[in-house]
Amino acid sequence: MDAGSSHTALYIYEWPAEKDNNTGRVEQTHLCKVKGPGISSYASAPVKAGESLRLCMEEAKQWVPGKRHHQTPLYLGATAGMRLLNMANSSASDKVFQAVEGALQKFPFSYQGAKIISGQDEGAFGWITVNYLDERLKQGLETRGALDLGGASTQISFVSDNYDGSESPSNSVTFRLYGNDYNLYTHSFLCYGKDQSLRMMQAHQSQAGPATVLDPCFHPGYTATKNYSVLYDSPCVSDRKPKDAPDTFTHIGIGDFLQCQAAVKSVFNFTSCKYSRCSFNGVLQPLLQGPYGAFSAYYFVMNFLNLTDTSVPLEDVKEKLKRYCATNWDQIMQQHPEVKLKYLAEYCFSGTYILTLLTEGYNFTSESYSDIKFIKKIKGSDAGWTLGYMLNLTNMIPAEAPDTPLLPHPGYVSVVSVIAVLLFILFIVSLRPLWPRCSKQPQIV
Ligand SMILES: O=c1[nH]cnc2c1ncn2[C@@H]1O[C@H](COP(=O)(O)OP(=O)(O)O)[C@@H](O)[C@H]1O
Repeated sequence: MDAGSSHTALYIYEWPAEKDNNTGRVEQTHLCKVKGPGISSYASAPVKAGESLRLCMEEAKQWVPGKRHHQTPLYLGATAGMRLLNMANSSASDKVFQAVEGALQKFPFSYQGAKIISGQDEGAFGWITVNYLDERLKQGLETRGALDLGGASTQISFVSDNYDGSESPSNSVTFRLYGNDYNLYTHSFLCYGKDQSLRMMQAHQSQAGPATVLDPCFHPGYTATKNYSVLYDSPCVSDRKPKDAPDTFTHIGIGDFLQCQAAVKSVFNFTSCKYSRCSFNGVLQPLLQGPYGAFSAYYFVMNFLNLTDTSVPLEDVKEKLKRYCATNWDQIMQQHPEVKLKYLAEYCFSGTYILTLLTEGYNFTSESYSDIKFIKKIKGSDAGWTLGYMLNLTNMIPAEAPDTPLLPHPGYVSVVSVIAVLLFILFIVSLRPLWPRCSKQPQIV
């Protein structure tokens, strides 16, 4: 179960894995999203959060055959949303865990405990998931980097010939999987998920505490009254709360992509780097290498904006986004009556943030942008850290390559058949002296 900042989701993987005989892969059989704002809302709305969690677990009971309930392990992994709650108010986060554990233990599964996973693990497990589902690990092929964008944090993980872990060892994770050694570079940027980065940008725009904030990342015609205390209620921005601000401010959209890009850039710090090269905030990043899969909010946002095709030149992508941001808010609402208003209002910001993070933050260029593939699922399973986490906890990926027969089974069958035919011919030939003589002699002309 993934308990991030904005969503809590229950993933069910087949266990004990009756794996596909051909691929040996573990499949995700079901995903249940807990309705509402995720388990961190246990702190503010325990009854509502408890009820939606219970409904999701009831669904899990239906999916897992009854005779397997007791042997099915259940893990709860929490990510950046809970990391932030823990930083802001550790007793609130302890209470959330107690309440969730109490609720989960009422179910017949084998509950294995709850944990806030580290940003490094979140990045590494996302990378394992992508490469496991692609079967790149088993076959020892070139791996694919993983780009994950959540609500509260974002992760970048890849293998690079330029990185052996000696420079900034805290970014290194090593694995031995299927007989191959991997030295993975990974970094998780807390506060750089799309919700927290929006707060950081708005905090930058409103640091003087004005009553009106003109925002280039929201559509022209958009207007809303917002609360300063809500905006600054996160460790990502709390130290910047303006002293003499009124309670509320009027948030007004002006829909200007170029200004929005400049405002988004203000959340990154490019001033110092003590390593050979950095992404931002003084964090080492080796040279980008190989193909990348970008998932979670990368996909939600780029898919909505119809911008998942990375063979389209980056300049054209920006031009499209520029036009989208400049579109009037009334028109946007009319065109998308089915989309949640909060998401709809933020797509201009989110798209601009994604392009800025990729190009200015991680240094993707017009050429290497096409190495990125925006993905939601791989072969039916969600791209994300949960599958990698489960595979790790249940020791499902062997360190060594399994002992493979010299020939796969069908190969044996054909070799055995050929030998049998040869033996049979040899046997017939050895009986030659006993063959009846031919009555008709060949005629020599
Ligand atoms: O359909 C969508 N459109 C736009 N954003 C979405 C959609 N579904 C989820 N999100 C947002 O994407 C981000 C990542 O979602 P995820 O479910 O991975 O949350 P988490 O990493 O915060 O737990 C969150 O900010 C969430 O609000």
